[in-house]
Amino acid sequence: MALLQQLKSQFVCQMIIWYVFLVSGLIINLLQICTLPLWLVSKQLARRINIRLGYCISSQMVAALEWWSGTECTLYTDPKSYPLYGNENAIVVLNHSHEIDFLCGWTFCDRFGVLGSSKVLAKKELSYVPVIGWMWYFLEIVFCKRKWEEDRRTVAQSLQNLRDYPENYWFLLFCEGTRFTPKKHQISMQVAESKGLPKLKYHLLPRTKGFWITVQNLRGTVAAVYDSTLNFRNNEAPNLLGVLNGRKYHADLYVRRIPLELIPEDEAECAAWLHKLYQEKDSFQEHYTQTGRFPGPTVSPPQRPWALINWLFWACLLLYPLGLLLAQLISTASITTILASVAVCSAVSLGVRWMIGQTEINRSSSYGNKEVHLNNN
Ligand SMILES: CC/C=C\C/C=C\C/C=C\C/C=C\C/C=C\C/C=C\CCC(=O)SCCNC(=O)CCNC(=O)[C@H](O)C(C)(C)COP(=O)(O)OP(=O)(O)OC[C@H]1O[C@@H](n2cnc3c(N)ncnc32)[C@H](O)[C@@H]1OP(=O)(O)O
Ligand SMILES: CCCCCCCC/C=C\CCCCCCCC(=O)OC[C@@H](O)COP(=O)(O)O
Repeated sequence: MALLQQLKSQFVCQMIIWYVFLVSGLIINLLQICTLPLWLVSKQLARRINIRLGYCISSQMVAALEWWSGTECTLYTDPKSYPLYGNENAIVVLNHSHEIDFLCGWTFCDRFGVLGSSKVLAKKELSYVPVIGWMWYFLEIVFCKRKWEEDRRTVAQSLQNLRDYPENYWFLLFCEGTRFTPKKHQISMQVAESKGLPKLKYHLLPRTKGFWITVQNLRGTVAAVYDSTLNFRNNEAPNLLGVLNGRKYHADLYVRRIPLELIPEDEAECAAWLHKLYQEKDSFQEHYTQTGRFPGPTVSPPQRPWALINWLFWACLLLYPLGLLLAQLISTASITTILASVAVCSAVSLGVRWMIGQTEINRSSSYGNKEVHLNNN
């Protein structure tokens, strides 16, 4: 077991995972571009094809979490709501304090059959990330600049486009708007105080505009809000490098299904509702800290084999040509080819490092980090 663990962290294993991910990802991005003319002829067919192409990319990361690192995911939820998961459109509200929270979200999406079609309100910067960001254009992910004056029109328009989406999806909202850091927490609690809102211990003060505009624009097509609170056992702070090194984590996700009709239509009332929701989420986190579990019964939604099958397919397809290329390079090794290979590998490693950096909290943006001028009225 220890030997296997050591093998997983070897450079060559990491290289293979990255090679398969990047090359298959770029091929899939290219195939997505090829679907562009189809959007003019049959938009719904183009969407269905892109859902499957997108699955081929995102499921590789799910495979890394589930099959490579062996991370376990436990769901705490009401058994009456369970059969509805994956069978209706929903808005998911999730806390944002872990580097792989999005990946655990994807794992649950996969288990409920909505991975290819799931959406998120994502910061614009992520659209430039090769493979994943480029894939997202074709999946109609909603991007925001986190500047309300600009976002209010573009976000509403992108949400309207989702109203006739042909397959069930979950729309993920990190209402905190940025990842939790002690400094951002301190500043957001100053804002809470100035607004007369109770302080939160485990969350940043939620930004309410994105939630309101999402509920307003998806009302009638989305059945519920899934209030989701994620935590990891043993106070672990998991990260992507840990996953790729084969480290096992245990995620606990507490989900409450709230019918959309219960959410107020008026903007101020909707904002107040969201603030109250975050106060409840804070109490669930307190419960978790005290007891090591969330309230209510647990269930482990079954793992599906498709993410692994997809990865094995791409690995078989791409490792053979890599072997041929390496053999050719070694046999015809000239100083120029060696230097060119070193240059290409260095550039790719820098790119990979930058991609991993996107998931790291210590490289988080400065959004929510600046002291704000507060009106105490
Ligand atoms: C059964 C299983 C269930 C669930 C499974 C779980 C999950 C799976 C689901 C789906 C998975 C799908 C995909 C996942 C894949 C990848 C995801 C990857 C990452 C993407 C994540 C991101 O990019 S997060 C960042 C972008 N998103 C957001 O920001 C969303 C939240 N933000 C908003 O809603 C904002 O309002 C906004 C972006 C729309 C606009 O922002 P802006 O800053 O311009 O305006 P604000 O209104 O927010 O700010 C002004 C008001 O805020 C007050 N203020 C000022 N400073 C602060 C502060 N520090 N904290 C809080 N509030 C502050 C200020 O006073 C203003 O107040 P007003 O009273 O005027 O409103
Ligand atoms: C087979 C597996 C191969 C694994 C290789 C995976 C490589 C993936 C590399 C990059 C993934 C890009 C998607 C990252 C999504 C990050 C989500 C995220 O957490 O964004 C932060 C955003 O909310 C808030 O940003 P700030 O805190 O304000 O800054």
